[in-house]
Amino acid sequence: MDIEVRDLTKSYGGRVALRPVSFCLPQGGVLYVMGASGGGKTTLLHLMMGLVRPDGGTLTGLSGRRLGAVFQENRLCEQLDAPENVALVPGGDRPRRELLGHFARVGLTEADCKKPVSQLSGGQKRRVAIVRALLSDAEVLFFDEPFKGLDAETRRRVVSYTAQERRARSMVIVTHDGGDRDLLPGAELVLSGNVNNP
Ligand SMILES: Nc1ncnc2c1ncn2[C@@H]1O[C@H](COP(=O)(O)OP(=O)(O)OP(=O)(O)O)[C@@H](O)[C@H]1O
Repeated sequence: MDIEVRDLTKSYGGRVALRPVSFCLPQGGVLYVMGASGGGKTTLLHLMMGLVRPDGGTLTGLSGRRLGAVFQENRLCEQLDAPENVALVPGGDRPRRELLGHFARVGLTEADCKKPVSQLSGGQKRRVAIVRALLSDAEVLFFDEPFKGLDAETRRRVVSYTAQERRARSMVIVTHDGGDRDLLPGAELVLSGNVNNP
């Protein structure tokens, strides 16, 4: 199903977080959301996910659909290990051996997978969040600066893993500098800066 956004807008306490924005994301398409810091990229993602209520505008094609996300702050269960984090989401409850195979593809060893996530590095946690989103049964995926902070070689592996495991699902990717656009062919939406904080 296509996703259509018309004149979606959001302010916090009279300060504009997202200027009116409109676009159509065709079924199976990829949209890169770009723009300066504070331009409303994360706000747009949260509005599309139904986590924040818009002040105006309409959203169609998302209601009742299964959504998956890589949040800026990962939102992992820190006391659980990587496979246990994946097993918690619908679609992720697979044999541990299979999950270890997925983690190996993004450079996480069996030893890494035995540790509680709280003991992993920032880049390792990021990869757990990415694998969890991709193995979920979500129909639409929202990734907020997913590859930030990964070294070049790891990034290449994770990008290739993402391209393989997306399985033609619609995807919205926030990218600060447009640097992730080599991931998959997709449309671009550039949000202009905050009107109150130019
Ligand atoms: N919950 C909130 N309460 C008040 N203001 C908010 C809230 N969330 C976002 N804002 C403000 O809305 C504006 C847009 O924020 P948002 O996080 O969407 O920008 P962004 O483009 O994702 O920025 P960055 O690239 O720095 O992550 C900012 O001025 C921010 O301070």
